[in-house]
Amino acid sequence: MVPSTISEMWTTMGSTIASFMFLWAIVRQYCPYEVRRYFEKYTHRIIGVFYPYIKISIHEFTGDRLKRSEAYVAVEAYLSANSSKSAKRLKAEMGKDSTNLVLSMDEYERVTDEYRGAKVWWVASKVVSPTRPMSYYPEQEKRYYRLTFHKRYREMITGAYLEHVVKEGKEIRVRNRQRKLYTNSPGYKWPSYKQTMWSHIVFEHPATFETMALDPDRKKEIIEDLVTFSKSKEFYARIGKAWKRGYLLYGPPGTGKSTMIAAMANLLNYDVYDLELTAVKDNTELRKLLIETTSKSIIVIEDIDCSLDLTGQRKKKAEKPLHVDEKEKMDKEKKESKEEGSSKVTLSGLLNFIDGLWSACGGERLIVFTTNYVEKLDPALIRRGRMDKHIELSYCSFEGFKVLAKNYLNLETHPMFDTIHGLMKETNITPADVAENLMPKSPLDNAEKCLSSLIQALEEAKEEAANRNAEKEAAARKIAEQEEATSKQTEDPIPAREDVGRSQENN
Ligand SMILES: Nc1ncnc2c1ncn2[C@@H]1O[C@H](COP(=O)(O)OP(=O)(O)OP(=O)(O)O)[C@@H](O)[C@H]1O
Ligand SMILES: [Mg+2]
Repeated sequence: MVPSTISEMWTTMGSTIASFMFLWAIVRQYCPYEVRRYFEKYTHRIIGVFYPYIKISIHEFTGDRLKRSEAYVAVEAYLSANSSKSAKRLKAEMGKDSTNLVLSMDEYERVTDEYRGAKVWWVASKVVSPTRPMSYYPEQEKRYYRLTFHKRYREMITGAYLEHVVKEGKEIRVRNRQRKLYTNSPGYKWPSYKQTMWSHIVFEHPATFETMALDPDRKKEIIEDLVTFSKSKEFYARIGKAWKRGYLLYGPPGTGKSTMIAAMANLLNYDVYDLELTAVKDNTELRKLLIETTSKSIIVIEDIDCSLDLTGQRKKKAEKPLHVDEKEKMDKEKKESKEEGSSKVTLSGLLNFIDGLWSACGGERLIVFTTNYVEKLDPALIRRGRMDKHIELSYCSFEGFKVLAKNYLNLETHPMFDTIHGLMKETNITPADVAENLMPKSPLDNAEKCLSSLIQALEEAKEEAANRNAEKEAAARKIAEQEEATSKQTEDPIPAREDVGRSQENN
């Protein structure tokens, strides 16, 4: 029967759909699984003949579940930039520098995009898998984007369009990137789908190489090294080396090691992963943490000498024969540390973290260690190739002081600089101490007051150093005298027999 009017046509279509839905409901309710699968399969095929659209899903987590899919992240960025004009339901997040809100399409929202005359539709969606009975983990959400387009554009969309989306998405991400400071949170629940092993805040440290008190030549050398690294993707690929570089920053407290890490991150626009090694349970957890880091990042382990017993001394200690009570004491300590849930990360685990096979995933990463006592570290940990560049940060030089005077007081020169120059030659002061003295403490403090305060600090430091030296010399003299006395005694313990006889004769 051919429908004669439009209303009749609608009625026929409506009743066909209703019958189909009714049939589907019966199949779902009463038919066994095999029949249902059969029904679904053929329904899809029949629909496929008449339905001219193709769908592509891009899931947030792919098979390995360890990392967010790069394609998903790129599409997310592309759509957030392109959908905000056409989507009706949007979600807002704080953008770069916390100054503006970035809009992106909300879940289940559909937006249209056009590419070389072809229309495509994007939908943001998610499936929630129900929790299994007695399951420890909460229900899992699997988010995905679905792209729909007419099959006549198949080649263009699957090729050029998707390439364009991923490329533009990546560029947008770099442009809008709000850099983050991550830290590993102890007590996470692995392997939950949603929880990551790192928690983060926005990275907003203002330090730059310009504001750092360092000799200009060294500064230039470090900057060039970093910039060359960041542009050497092809070079590293060509020489067959993972695209990463290790930096060891060492020097006394307050000489700018942490400040330099912030300056590095700001120079290269990288994220910072501040790894608290003592909170890492074991080597496996350390590897998982590594996998979760993104490229364009700096992985930092501060005060590596204090982090764990990585100095290689434990082995030596164990090699010595132990007394029974010493052994008991060690066993007790071991037991206690286990109870406290302390870290079981080993030196070899850390070496693997730095340059094992897993360390190559991701690429474009710096690994930075800081320490106050470089001599305490195991040489294997800091050998070239692992820690490629060793940077000593030491006491403030006059050049360094001039940078700080410019930063803090906006002074390039001043008559008092000569006195400061003279004192700096005679004594050591850390950049942190210089910075503290140059900092105005009240609105009335002017440059002269701050410079006088620095001169006073330098004079005090000089006096303290002189006292310390005098004490050291006195102690050394005392030890020398004692040694001389004991060596005399050992040389001449009992008077010789002839001497005794001679003295008796004299008597
Ligand atoms: N080279 C420097 N240039 C500019 N400021 C510096 C420099 N060194 C230290 N400072 C100032 O001193 C403060 C402390 O420096 P920082 O935390 O970087 O020292 P550190 O070497 O990491 O010390 P620690 O070994 O105790 O961790 C910083 O906030 C910074 O203001
Ligand atoms: Mg520090």
